[in-house]
Amino acid sequence: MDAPLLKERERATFNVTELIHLLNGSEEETKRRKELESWLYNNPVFRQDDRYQISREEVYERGLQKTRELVNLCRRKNIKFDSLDFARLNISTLEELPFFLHVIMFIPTIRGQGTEEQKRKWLPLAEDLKILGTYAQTELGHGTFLRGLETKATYDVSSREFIVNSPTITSMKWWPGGLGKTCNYAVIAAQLYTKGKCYGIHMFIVQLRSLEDHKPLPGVTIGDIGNKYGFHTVDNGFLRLDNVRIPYENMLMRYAKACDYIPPVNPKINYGTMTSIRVDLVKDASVILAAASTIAIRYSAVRHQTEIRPGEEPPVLDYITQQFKLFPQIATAIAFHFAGDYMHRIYDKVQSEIFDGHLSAITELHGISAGLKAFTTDTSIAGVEICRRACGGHGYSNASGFQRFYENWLGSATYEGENTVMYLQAARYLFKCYDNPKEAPETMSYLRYPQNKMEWNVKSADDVSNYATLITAFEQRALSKISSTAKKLKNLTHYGMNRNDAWNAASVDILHSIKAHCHYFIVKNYMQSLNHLKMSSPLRQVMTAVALLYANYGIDEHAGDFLESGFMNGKQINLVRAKILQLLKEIRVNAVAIVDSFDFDDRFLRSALGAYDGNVYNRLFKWAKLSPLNKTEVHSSYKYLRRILQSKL
Ligand SMILES: CCCCCCCCCCCCCC(=O)SCCNC(=O)CCNC(=O)[C@H](O)C(C)(C)COP(=O)(O)OP(=O)(O)OC[C@H]1O[C@@H](n2cnc3c(N)ncnc32)[C@H](O)[C@@H]1OP(=O)(O)O
Ligand SMILES: Cc1cc2nc3c(=O)[nH]c(=O)nc-3n(C[C@H](O)[C@H](O)[C@H](O)COP(=O)(O)OP(=O)(O)OC[C@H]3O[C@@H](n4cnc5c(N)ncnc54)[C@H](O)[C@@H]3O)c2cc1C
Repeated sequence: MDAPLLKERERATFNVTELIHLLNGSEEETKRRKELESWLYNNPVFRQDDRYQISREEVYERGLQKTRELVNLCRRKNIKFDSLDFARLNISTLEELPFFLHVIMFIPTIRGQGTEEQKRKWLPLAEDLKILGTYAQTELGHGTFLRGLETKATYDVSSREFIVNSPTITSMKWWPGGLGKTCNYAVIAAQLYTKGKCYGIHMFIVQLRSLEDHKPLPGVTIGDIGNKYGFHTVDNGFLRLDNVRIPYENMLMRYAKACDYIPPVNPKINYGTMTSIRVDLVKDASVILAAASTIAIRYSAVRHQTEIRPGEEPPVLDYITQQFKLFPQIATAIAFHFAGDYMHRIYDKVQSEIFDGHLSAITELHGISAGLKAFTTDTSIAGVEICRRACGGHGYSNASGFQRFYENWLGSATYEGENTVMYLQAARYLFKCYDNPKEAPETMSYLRYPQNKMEWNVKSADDVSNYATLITAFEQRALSKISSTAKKLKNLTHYGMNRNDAWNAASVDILHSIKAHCHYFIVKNYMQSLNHLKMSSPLRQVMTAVALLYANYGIDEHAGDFLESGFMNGKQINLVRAKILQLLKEIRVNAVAIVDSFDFDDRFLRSALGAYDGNVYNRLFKWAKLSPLNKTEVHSSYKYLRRILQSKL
């Protein structure tokens, strides 16, 4: 163990194990998680140290080998795909496996939208991996605008079949994970046509490849869409269907019937699978940012550079600017941890209502999950990059471990709903509740009260250590944005603009409003979660400092909003800034211990900079020696170099 990290750990003022259990939910949960991880990481197939020295094909092949090992493990330990245990295992693999769409979208879509009979037929095949499916919705020409999807499923009454067809090049399915080479089935989103009429998007189970030799079936053109920023193990694919016939029973009909069409009670019920992933992505944002913070904080405690006082080369973690970069990332990761818990609670509640046939809550769930998905993924993507840059040159090396997190996580601003679109969807719900405050759910209850102008009665730095005053600050900021935007929308329509054009004209203000609302929700949920949790006073002191940093940093970051709302003045903003510096100092002694509480296995981080023992330089050198260029002392391409060296200019 490198001395600096040892010293850091000895200085901690709280019990790391207590925080590990608090973040995991309990000591039993911690134990179970570590047991699952050990099964995974002790398997050599999950080796990753040559991850960046092999080709895309080898990476994909490795992905299938890992899938095989993971599936065998689940079978040996009787771990079901819809279990919490599997979700933990999936996170530990960073869901980089070619078959993860099968588990997170194909199976859940059948489970959520199939009739009892369809579930009896398809779920055993899918859960036993007799078939491997993906979720094929996005097309070359449309990903966001689902009502614009062009794939057609035309009901042929005479044969009781659907004819599924990609009528144009833009109707080709494009992006679905595992579609290119792995899956032999897909749930296809297609416009249902029956008796000459279009009834909108419905989901259809379509076989794509033979179960004998995996060759594409007649009428199926299929393949990989090529290299991307990340998810190199995943064969995101393209698919063109040329009048492929499927049985009537292959349309998922829990909520709608095709022949003598019966529509779903709420047409958006077909969008349910996407909502479930958006809910997961909120907690995933916390995991990714916590991992990046762990790497950056540990490295910053080991990396000594330049001088504060002559003759003393301190760890870069002693620089206030380094603390100002990194400690808010720790705080954000914890804030999103609690937001993820909240989202899962709400999701489970709405799911049980839906299974009882009450579909009204799906709009609220959509409104909240769309906003938090966008807010937490946007913020965590930026946070990972801040952590990487805080590690200087070695942060830029693949040995740092950042690239794997960053390259996979970048996509979260796009997949499962492009973030701007998600913000606007959430805003649509927010402004509806603003116009009808009585219908506002708990997360928007502040809309119910008259918007009386308030002043922030903050006179000293101590006042910005009070959860209630901070929550009020974020509430007033959101209210100020929402009410001024609502007024703008009203004026635009008052002077003759139709509602849609007015919405587009005001969409930048609308974006600011929904982001302010999400920020308020995250702060409030974070502080209320801490108030409800039992913990020792040393730990509560640390967690309070981190939560106060999250809120005060948020005010400083958006000072203009808080001033514009008239709720705060310049003097108070300076109090907030003074508080931030005081909190950085307070957190400094525990920074390494807090990231230790995220409890990442080195084999998950795969980082020469963030390993638990802090043995950075030997790990970097060992990793560099793996470079394929170092297989020989003189590289075979020397012949070109020699000509260059011998040529005359
Ligand atoms: C650590 C791990 C790291 C790795 C991470 C691994 C994970 C990786 C995963 C990668 C895998 C990636 C996999 C993938 O990427 S799968 C593909 C993901 N694709 C999308 O998300 C498409 C996004 N687009 C849409 O959802 C729709 O087109 C929208 C919503 C934009 C408009 O739609 P539309 O034009 O039809 O509607 P509208 O605007 O006329 O009217 C809106 C009305 O509809 C209601 N509404 C809308 N939506 C929902 C809903 N869902 N539940 C309930 N209600 C909903 C809404 O409240 C409103 O109600 P009201 O106001 O009228 O009352
Ligand atoms: C890694 C990855 C994995 C994926 N996996 C799958 C999968 O398994 N299955 C699947 O079906 N799909 C998948 N997708 C596709 C993904 O869901 C879509 O790319 C996503 O929904 C965005 O749609 P789009 O590409 O059409 O973007 P667009 O909507 O074309 O976005 C382009 C720009 O237009 C803007 N824009 C669009 N509409 C509006 C609007 N109404 N108001 C304001 N601005 C707007 C957006 O903000 C954005 O800036 C995946 C994508 C990625 C990157």
